[in-house]
Amino acid sequence: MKILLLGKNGQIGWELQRSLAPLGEVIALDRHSVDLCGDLTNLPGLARTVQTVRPDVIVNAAAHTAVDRAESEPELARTVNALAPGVLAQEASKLGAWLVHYSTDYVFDGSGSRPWMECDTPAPLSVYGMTKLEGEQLIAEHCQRYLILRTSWVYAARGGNFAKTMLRLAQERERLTVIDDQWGAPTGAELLADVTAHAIRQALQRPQDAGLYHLAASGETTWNGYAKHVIAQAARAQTAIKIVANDVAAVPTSAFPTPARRPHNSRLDCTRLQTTFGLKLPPWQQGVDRMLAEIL
Ligand SMILES: NC(=O)C1=CN([C@@H]2O[C@H](COP(=O)(O)OP(=O)(O)OC[C@H]3O[C@@H](n4cnc5c(N)ncnc54)[C@H](OP(=O)(O)O)[C@@H]3O)[C@@H](O)[C@H]2O)C=CC1
Ligand SMILES: Cc1cn([C@H]2C[C@H](O)[C@@H](COP(=O)(O)OP(=O)(O)O[C@H]3O[C@@H](C)C(=O)[C@@H](O)[C@H]3O)O2)c(=O)[nH]c1=O
Ligand SMILES: [Mg+2]
Repeated sequence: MKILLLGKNGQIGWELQRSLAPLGEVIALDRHSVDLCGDLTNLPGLARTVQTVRPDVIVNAAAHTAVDRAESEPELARTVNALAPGVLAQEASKLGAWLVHYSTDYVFDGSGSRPWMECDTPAPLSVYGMTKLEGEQLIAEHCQRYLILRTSWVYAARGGNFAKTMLRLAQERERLTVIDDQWGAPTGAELLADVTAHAIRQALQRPQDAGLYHLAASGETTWNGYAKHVIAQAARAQTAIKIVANDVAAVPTSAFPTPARRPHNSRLDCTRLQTTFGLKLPPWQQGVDRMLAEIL
């Protein structure tokens, strides 16, 4: 089996290089790849890559993930997050290949407090969320054999993420201010990559399992609760930081203005994925602690 992986150096892409390896030959590209185009802004180049490689499965881990910056570069965000996945879907369909893609909790408006289900209506608040939603829609329109995995608050030992930002700020400042009214679940790239490999194996045997799935670690917290957890673990590991968990002040979203609006409720109901693929998603703290043990 041949797998084409795009975005190989992102948080999830890096872990996919490991988790997909036992499934077959993995052709892993990033935007700088030379022999084959892996640049999602080059739509004809991307189509040619798929036509040349003729993969059985395409896994797209590339995206424009700079949520605030996307507000000021909506066209670039739309090309990478929506039009490129649309092209991948068209090319996958011509080959009868599978397309695996990631989406986000930011497709929802964050109203209420009930975990979002796949059948709930998205209503993004940001350019990032809007372009990710359009990507989902173009995939569903252009191919049948797809897995779209909507996840939240991704972190990894390798790459940039909120936990690492908190550790850096804790070395520089005496006090952190982190909002406590946006709820969700931090989800590890390792877990996402492992579940992806499992889901691909099953879906190849059971095409009826194609579709949209929510995939996040279990439990819930706020960005503030997440930050406190990271700081407490860092203190326990005797990392040189200037603060303790109690120095992470809780503020409402209104006290931390950002260019992009973010949902208050990012909880994802992952029942459908767990039932369909026979999986049990671990508590969010488990993967965070593992990542911290690796980097601290
Ligand atoms: N991070 C998160 O919190 C969440 C992420 N997701 C989704 O998961 C997926 C993977 O995210 P994650 O691994 O965290 O993201 P990262 O930001 O770690 O990785 C994204 C990768 O995409 C690459 N990329 C950006 N633009 C292009 C382009 N034009 N051509 C080729 N590659 C490009 C980046 O390359 P470079 O480094 O060169 O810019 C980077 O390697 C995305 O679909 C994202 O929307 C969903 C929910 C939460
Ligand atoms: C750095 C910082 C952030 N915050 C807030 C801002 C924001 O609401 C929240 C998270 O900030 P970040 O910018 O790190 O996170 P953000 O880039 O919004 O993270 C999102 O990325 C995209 C790609 C996704 O798909 C989402 O699931 C989500 O993970 O924390 C504070 O309150 N204090 C701080 O010091
Ligand atoms: Mg960010």
